[in-house]
Order: sequence, then structure tokens, then C-alpha cells
Amino acid sequence: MGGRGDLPDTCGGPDGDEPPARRRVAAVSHGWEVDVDDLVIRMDGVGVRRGKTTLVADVNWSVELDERWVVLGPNGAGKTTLLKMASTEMHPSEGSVDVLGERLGKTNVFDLRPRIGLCSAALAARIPGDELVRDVVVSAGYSVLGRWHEEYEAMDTDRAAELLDMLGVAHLAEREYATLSEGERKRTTIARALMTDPELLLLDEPAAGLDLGGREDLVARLSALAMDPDAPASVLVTHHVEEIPPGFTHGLLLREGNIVAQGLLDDVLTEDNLSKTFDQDLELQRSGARYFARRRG
Ligand SMILES: Nc1ncnc2c1ncn2[C@@H]1O[C@H](COP(=O)(O)OP(=O)(O)OP(=O)(O)O)[C@@H](O)[C@H]1O
Repeated sequence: MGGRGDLPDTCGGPDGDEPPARRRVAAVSHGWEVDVDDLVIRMDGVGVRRGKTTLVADVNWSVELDERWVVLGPNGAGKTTLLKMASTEMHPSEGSVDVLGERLGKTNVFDLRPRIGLCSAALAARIPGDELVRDVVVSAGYSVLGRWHEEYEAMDTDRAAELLDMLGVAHLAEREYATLSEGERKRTTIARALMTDPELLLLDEPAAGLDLGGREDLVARLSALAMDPDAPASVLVTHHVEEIPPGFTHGLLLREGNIVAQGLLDDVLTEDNLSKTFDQDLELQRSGARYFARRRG
């Protein structure tokens, strides 16, 4: 497998250079032509039901190449259900889901998955405890968990090392995964999610279980990633406004399977919307590019 240099070029540049499609931010700032219809996720009239339970209903949502979305809501709101569809693990009961231009149900999801970087507790739980940290990352190139007899090229092992360094865990490369702290595991699995140079990055509660220092460190690293114009379109699921990394551009608020509000983060993240979402009278404060919330009174 290859690294960034092997990405397909789909955006025309004025001098004949062809930047990758997902470098839309850079393309826009350089005045190159981009296809505004190039959506990474598109959900139209989506509902998911299990028996008589509605997990999500009437979801109309789209994510563009240069967007970084936060999906925020209380326990059971349907956040992971949305992410499972975006990661092609779940099909809708009604409506349509397109991921990277492919319609779920009409495409081979196994071709699509290497183009999606996923970091979730469910995936992390499947990592063998005796797997070396460097192998956890590099094995994403073969979409496998647990290294077997695959051969990796220097380019791949170099990229894995580079990503571990970017996430601040390069010194743990030779450690067994089971010996890592929760924060170190989170950073390792995010490095793994980035290994295939995905066009879409999905992060399901990446800061869950981290202490204050670990959370702040992760928020800063995710913020740096969000601000990198070469980074993939991203969706981060969280329960806490404090975990929103600066650089995230859009927000979708969910409550009981229904969208309360969606759009630009600054427009969506209001006391009113937050109070509706969490069914509490909440006070929202903003400090720089960070948000903080607490119950009023
Ligand atoms: N197979 C199923 N059958 C019935 N109900 C389900 C099923 N799977 C999920 N649910 C319910 O659907 C709702 C949404 O679940 P989901 O995991 O998407 O919520 P969430 O917002 O990610 O929650 P959390 O923040 O607690 O992880 C929950 O009430 C859950 O109990």
C-alpha cells in the first residue's frame, strides 16, 4: 500500500497540477476549480429502526470535503448509529446513505472501508493485547487487526512511525497494546485510523475515559489535525462541548434520534439548542475557540 503520494488526483489546478480532491480548502484558497457537489457523506431521509425502536429518524445531513463536524448529544441520542452508517457498518431502514460518492446497499463496502479511518471503542476492543503499537498502526494498511504474515514496505512503516510521532506516542512503538494507558490507546488508534490516508475520518468519543491532561492533549492534537488543510473530512462524536477541538467547523445536535440543529458550529452551538438537546437549562460559555457548559443556577 502507499501513502499520501498515491492519492488519486481529481481537482484541476491552473498550472496543470492536480491536487487531491479532498484538499478543497487549499484548492479554494488558490482559486482552483472544485466540485462543490463532491460530498463525503450524504444522508437523505434516513431512519434506522430495530423492532419497534427508532434509533434515528428523518436525518438529512451532508458533509463536504473540507468540513470537520462534531456530532453532539446525550447518551442514546443516536450518535453512534449515524457514525455506523458513515463507516458502512450499518444500512438505513429507510432513506439513502452515500459515502464517498457510493450508495450503501449498491456498493461493495469492503472496497469503501479502506478509504475511511475509524476510531471507536468497539474497534479498539478488538485489538489483540499482545500486538505491538507499531503493528497496530501499520496493519491498518491491510485492514486487519493483529499482524499475521503480511509484508510491509519501508514507506508504510515510515508512515506509521510518522503518525505515532504526530500523536505523541512514538516512544511507545515497541510496547504491547495491552500495556498502554487509556489515553495512549486512544492516540494509537487515531494513528491507525489515519494510516491509510483516509478521505473520511470518523472519531467516536475519542476523549472518553481520559483524564483532564489526556483530554487537553488530545483536543490540541485533534485541533492541529482539523486545521491542516490536507486532513480528511472529519466527524467527531462526543457528549461534551469541552471536547470540541478548535478548528472543527460544523455541528449536528441530536436528541432521541432527531436532529435538534445542524450547521456552522458558531450558529448551532447556542444555549437554547444545547438546552433542548440535553433537556436541561444549560449555560454555555466560550473561551477563545473552546466551549464550556454547565447547568444554570
Ligand atoms: N439493536 C438495537 N435494538 C434496539 N435498540 C437499539 C439497538 N441498537 C441501539 N439501540 C438504541 O438506539 C439508541 C441510540 O443508540 P446509539 O448507540 O446510536 O446512541 P448514542 O448517542 O451513540 O449513545 P451513547 O452516547 O450512549 O453511546 C439507544 O437508545 C440504544 O439503546
